Amino acid sequence: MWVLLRGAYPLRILLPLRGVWMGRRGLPRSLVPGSSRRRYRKEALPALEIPVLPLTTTEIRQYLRAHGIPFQDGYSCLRAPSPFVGSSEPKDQTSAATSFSLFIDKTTGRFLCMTSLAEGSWEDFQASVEGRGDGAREGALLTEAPEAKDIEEIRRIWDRAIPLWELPDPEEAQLARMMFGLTKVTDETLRHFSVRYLRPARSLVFPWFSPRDLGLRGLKLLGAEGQGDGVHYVETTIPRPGAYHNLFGLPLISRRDVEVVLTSRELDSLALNQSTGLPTLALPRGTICLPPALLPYLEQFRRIVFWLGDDLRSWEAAKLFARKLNPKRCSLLREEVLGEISNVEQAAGVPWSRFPDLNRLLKGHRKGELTVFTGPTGSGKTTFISEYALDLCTQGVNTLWGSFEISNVRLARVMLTQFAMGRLEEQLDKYEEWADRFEDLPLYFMTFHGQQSIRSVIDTMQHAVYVYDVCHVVIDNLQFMMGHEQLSTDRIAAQDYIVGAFRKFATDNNCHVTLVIHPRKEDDDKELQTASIFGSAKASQEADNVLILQDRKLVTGPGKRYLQVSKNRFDGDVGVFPLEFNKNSLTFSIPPKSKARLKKIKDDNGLVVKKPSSGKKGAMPQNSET
Ligand SMILES: Nc1ncnc2c1ncn2[C@@H]1O[C@H](COP(=O)(O)OP(=O)(O)OP(=O)(O)O)[C@@H](O)[C@H]1O
Repeated sequence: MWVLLRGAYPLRILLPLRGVWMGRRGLPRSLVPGSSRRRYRKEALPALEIPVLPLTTTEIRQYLRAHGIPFQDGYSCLRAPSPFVGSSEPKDQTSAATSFSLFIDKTTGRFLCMTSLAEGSWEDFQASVEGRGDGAREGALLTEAPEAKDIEEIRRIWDRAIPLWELPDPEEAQLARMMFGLTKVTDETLRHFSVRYLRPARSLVFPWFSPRDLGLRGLKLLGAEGQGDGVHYVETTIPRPGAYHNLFGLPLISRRDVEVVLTSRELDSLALNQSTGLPTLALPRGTICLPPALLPYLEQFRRIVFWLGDDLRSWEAAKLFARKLNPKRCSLLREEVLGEISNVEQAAGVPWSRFPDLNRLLKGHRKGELTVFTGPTGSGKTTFISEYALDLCTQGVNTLWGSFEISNVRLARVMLTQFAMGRLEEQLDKYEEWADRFEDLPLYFMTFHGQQSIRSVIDTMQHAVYVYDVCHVVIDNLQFMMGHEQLSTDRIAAQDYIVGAFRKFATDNNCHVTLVIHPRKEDDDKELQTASIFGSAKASQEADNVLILQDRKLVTGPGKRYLQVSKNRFDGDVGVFPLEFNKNSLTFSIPPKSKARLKKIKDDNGLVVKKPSSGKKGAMPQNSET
C-alpha cells in the first residue's frame, strides 16, 4: 500500500506520469508496444494535497484517553483493542495479546489491526472512533490484496518450484547448494522455512505467507550468477519491492519468543536459525529499509539482535533501524563491525558510478553531510543534480526530492531519460521495461510546489527518514523557502536561518542534504566562486561540500560545463573537471571510455596547484578557494 503522508510520496504515485508522457505525444497507452494496462490507485492522489500535521506520541495518548480507549505502551507502538475486528474474526477475550490487537505507530499514528490486517492513517482511525467511517471507507482500510495478475504469477511459480532435495539430478542439487552457500544448511532447515527451488530460473524461492491465514501473499526469487571468484545474487520480488513487506520466517515465531535475530538476507536467517536455534527474521529489502508497517510484528521482542553484515552501510542501517525499534532493546551480534568502520574506503561513502572525477575529489557521498550547489541561472543545475542524485539512488541511497521550481512530473521525466541514457520517446518498445525499473528505485518526491515554509519541509523530511529510511534529501532550491521578504537584510537573515535548519537536520538524522542555492548577481564573464553563493557566508561555512556548476564556454565551445568542488570538509581535495552535456540523454556524465580530466587543486596552506593527472583536454586554469 502506498503511504502518503505529510507531503512525501513514493515514485509509484507518479505513475500518471506515463499517461502524461504518452498523452503529450498523442499516443494512447494501449498503442504503446508491449504495454499491458496496469491498475493504478489514482484515488490516492487527491489525498496528497491534504497537509497532515506532525503528530506526537503525547497527542496520540491524549486522544485515546479522551475517548476512553485503553492502551498499553510498547517499544514503537501503542496497543489498543481493535475496532476493526469483525464478528467472524477469532477472538480470545482471555488474552491481552489478541484483544489488544490494534498497533498504533507512536511516530506517525498509522495503525495495523493484527487480527483483521486492517490498516490506515491516524486520521482514518480517528474517523472510525468518532463514527465518521462508512462501510466503504473501512473496506478501503483493509490491506491491499495482491493484484490478480500477481496472485496468478505467485501461484504459478510456487507450484513449479520444488524442494532442493527433490531435484532429480544430485549434481544439480549440489551445484545449487554451492551457489547459494547452502552446503551446510540441512534439508530440515529448508523444509522448516518452506524454501523451494525454481529450476528454469535457477533460483531459490522464499515464500511470503500472510500472518493472518498463512495464505501465499508473495515470493522472493534469488538467482545466483558466478562472477569471477565470487557470486552475484539477483533478487526479484512479487509484488514489486515497494509492496513486498515480508518478514521472512514470521510464521515460525511463537507468541512466547522474546528474542529475535534480524538478518538482511534470507540465507543468513536459515544458517543462523540452524546454528543457534534462535528465532530469526529476514528483512524484506535487506539494509535498504525497515518499513514501519513491519514494526508491529517486532513489538513482542524484548531483545532484537542485528545481523546485517559487517560493512559500514550495514552498521549505519542498524543504527537507523534501532531508532525505530527503540535502541534499548537492540544490539549488534558482531563487535568487529566497529573495527571495519575505520576502513578508510568505506568511511569515504558511496561512490558515484557516473562521475569518477567527483569520487576522486569528494571520495564519495556520505551520510549526515550538507552539500551546497550553485551555478548561473539556466546553466543546468537541476539537470545535473538530478543525475548526481539518481546515480546514488540506483545504488540504494534512498532519496527524497523537494523540487519547488519544476513539477515532479517534469523532473521525473528528465530522470527517466537520464536513467535510460536516452529519450524513450524514440524507443517506445523499451519504455515499459525502463519505467518498471525506474519505479523500483527508492525515490520519493515532496508534493510541494512554489513557496513553502521551512517548517513543513523539515517535517516532511523527518517523516520520510522514518517511513522510507531516506538518507539523501535534495532541495531545489532554497529560494523557495525564503518567503516574500523585500528587504535584502531580511532575506539574508531568512536564508541563514534556513541553512542552519538544514544543517541541523542533516546532523541529527544522519541524512545527507543537497541544497541548491542561486548565486548572487555577478558579471556574466566572471567565474563563480564560493563567495558568489547568494546570502551571507553562512551557507558555505555550514556546508561540508560546495559544488559550483561553471558554464564558461570559452575554451571548448557549446554545451561544455565544468564542475568545481570548492569546498571538501572530508579531506580537503578541491578541483574542477569538465562535464559533457548530452542533449539526447540529458546527462552530464563522461562517457565511460574517455579519460579522466580532473584538475586537482590541493589546498596545502599555500594554494598549490597540482598538475592535471591525465588528458588535459578542456582543463581550465583555476583558483583554489580558501
Ligand atoms: N550543458 C548544457 N547545454 C545545453 N543545454 C543544457 C545544458 N544543461 C542543461 N541544459 C538544458 O537547459 C535547460 C535548463 O536546465 P536546468 O533547469 O537544469 O537549469 P537550472 O540551472 O536549474 O535553471 P534555473 O537557474 O532556472 O534553476 C534544460 O532544458 C536543460 O535540458
